[in-house]
Amino acid sequence: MTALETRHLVKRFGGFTATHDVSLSIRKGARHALIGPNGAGKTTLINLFTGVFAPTSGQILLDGEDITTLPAHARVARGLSRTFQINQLFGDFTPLDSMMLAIGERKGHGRRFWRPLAADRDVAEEAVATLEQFGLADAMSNETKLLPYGKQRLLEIALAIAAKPKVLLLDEPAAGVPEEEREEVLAIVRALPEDVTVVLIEHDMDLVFSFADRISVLAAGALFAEGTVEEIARNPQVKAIYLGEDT
Ligand SMILES: Nc1ncnc2c1ncn2[C@@H]1O[C@H](COP(=O)(O)OP(=O)(O)OP(=O)(O)O)[C@@H](O)[C@H]1O
Repeated sequence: MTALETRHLVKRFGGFTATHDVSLSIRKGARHALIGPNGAGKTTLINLFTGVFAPTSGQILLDGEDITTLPAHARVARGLSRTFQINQLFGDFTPLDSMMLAIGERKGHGRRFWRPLAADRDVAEEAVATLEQFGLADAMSNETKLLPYGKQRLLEIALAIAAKPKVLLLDEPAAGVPEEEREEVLAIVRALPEDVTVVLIEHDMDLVFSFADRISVLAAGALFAEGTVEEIARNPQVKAIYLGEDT
């Protein structure tokens, strides 16, 4: 069963084709990595998945349903969440504030802004439990901007999980994380719930090879190769265009 699929997806910016006839199938529960050299079109593809960009042509299906023309928030409501390469957190909020907002949003409390969120015991309990699961219990009442960077990346992932996604798009979760915090981030990424399909966009080959069960390689906007970790690792053309270049 397919969780996320593209059919002949094309995205042009003026005369430049950033996504070139990409047909991709990501099965339910997969740990699927999307790799490729700089400028290969990974971020563009994520922006097409999430509704930031409308494709020039082609289709996107989530759980077998066509979401190609749905706005971004409707895709989140259908179960597609993402994290960002660059920190998008509210620095002045505490992790607990952010988590309660995220859970409240999922539960449809967002429209009742006049109601004190703290009054909602269910939301608070779930927020604390989720923060604990992501190793953030000790830090939950500090301002987010004061947290170590690795903890901030974990908070981003925790907030995306709070939306209870079917598919989680992880955009370089370990990017910029200092060496001493890296293992904690990787351990949490590896321990993400099994029923959530994870699509990992990553430059770090150690993380890709230790995490993914399937890899798609993009080059110049097109799908260049796809296979298991072993197949991709020994594919000479992939080595030539990508692995040899960056690692
Ligand atoms: N809004 C845009 N307008 C014009 N060109 C764009 C736009 N967004 C991306 N591109 C171009 O599309 C190509 C693919 O970019 P993209 O950011 O998707 O690559 P990437 O694989 O994510 O690269 P990186 O690994 O460096 O983040 C690049 O040549 C980029 O300049």
